[in-house]
Amino acid sequence: MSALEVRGLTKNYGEVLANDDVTFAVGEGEVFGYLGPNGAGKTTTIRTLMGFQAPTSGGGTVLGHDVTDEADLIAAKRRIGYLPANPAFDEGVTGREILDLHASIKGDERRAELLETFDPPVDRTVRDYSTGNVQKLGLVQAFMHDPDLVVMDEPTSGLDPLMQRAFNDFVEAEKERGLTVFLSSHVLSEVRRVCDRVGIIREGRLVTTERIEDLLHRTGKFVRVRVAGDVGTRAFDLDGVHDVSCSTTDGGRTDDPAETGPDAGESVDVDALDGTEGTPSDGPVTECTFTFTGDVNELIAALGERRLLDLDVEEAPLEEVFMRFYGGSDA
Ligand SMILES: Nc1ncnc2c1ncn2[C@@H]1O[C@H](COP(=O)(O)OP(=O)(O)OP(=O)(O)O)[C@@H](O)[C@H]1O
Repeated sequence: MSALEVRGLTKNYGEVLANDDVTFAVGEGEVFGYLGPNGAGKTTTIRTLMGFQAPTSGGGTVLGHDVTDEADLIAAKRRIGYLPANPAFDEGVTGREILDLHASIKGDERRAELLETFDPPVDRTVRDYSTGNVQKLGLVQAFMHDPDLVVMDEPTSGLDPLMQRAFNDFVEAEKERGLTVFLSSHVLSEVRRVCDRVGIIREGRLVTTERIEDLLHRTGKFVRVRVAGDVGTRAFDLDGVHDVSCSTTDGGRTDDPAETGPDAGESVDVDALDGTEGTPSDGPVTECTFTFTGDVNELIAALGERRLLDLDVEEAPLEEVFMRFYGGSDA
């Protein structure tokens, strides 16, 4: 049985078709990222799954319970954790009181451990909370009754980078424990570490669902290289090179950065260098960036022909894949 299922979900707000025949399923123990830009329809799906709004047609299940059947859903919710987008708590009470109330309804087996991880200032009134602290309180609340399924709408929104890392570590550990997690994001790089699979939604329609490693494989590597000499634009004329951008500096002069195809220019003139390992005397230096989806051995061979001053090779930002889905790049 899937932990969560969406079947032909359509939500028409009148002017806007926010979900258009959306269908996907999340398996037990899976961490699934629901990705899309602002206004794509993520919150609409999530709110429907949590029973806060009725679909125009279609529907779904959470932990096997029909999301359009209020009574059925109440039973399921005891075993579900939920973090809404921009959680809003009663401003006049303390974080501790909010958690106490939640505990009285659903339980709080894991409260102490979660407070240690996320550390919201529970003795302050919520009115005095920063946005990030509200989010941290929301995370404690979502997990503290030790649910089987957690649904989160942009969970890292408002968290600083350290807390985002703590969140990722936490979700990875939860995955090990077998928890099922469904989370939305519009920042793909945030979900790459924790998600097994992602579904990408655009203008209400599900574009694709795929394993994150397949997505990463297609995305390739992001390469930034500094090369001695004015290498022109043919330096990286290889299959699998996309979006090449090079600029050359020469004694303080910077040529206009060129967005180029791999088909013009000249090779590096290593004789123009002074022989110092990897460092030109005062000759030109070219910096190129590109995305590489080809054979990494060919890339290394091409790099080996140059005198490199610096090299970064990293996982290409998933934003680039995202751009491809959204027509932002033909790469
Ligand atoms: N109650 C509503 N009435 C009318 N239109 C709505 C309503 N809620 C959402 N919409 C519209 O439906 C579309 C999808 O909104 P939704 O909030 O589901 O997107 P989202 O992907 O969650 O966006 P974000 O990342 O900005 O939170 C948007 O065009 C939005 O303006």
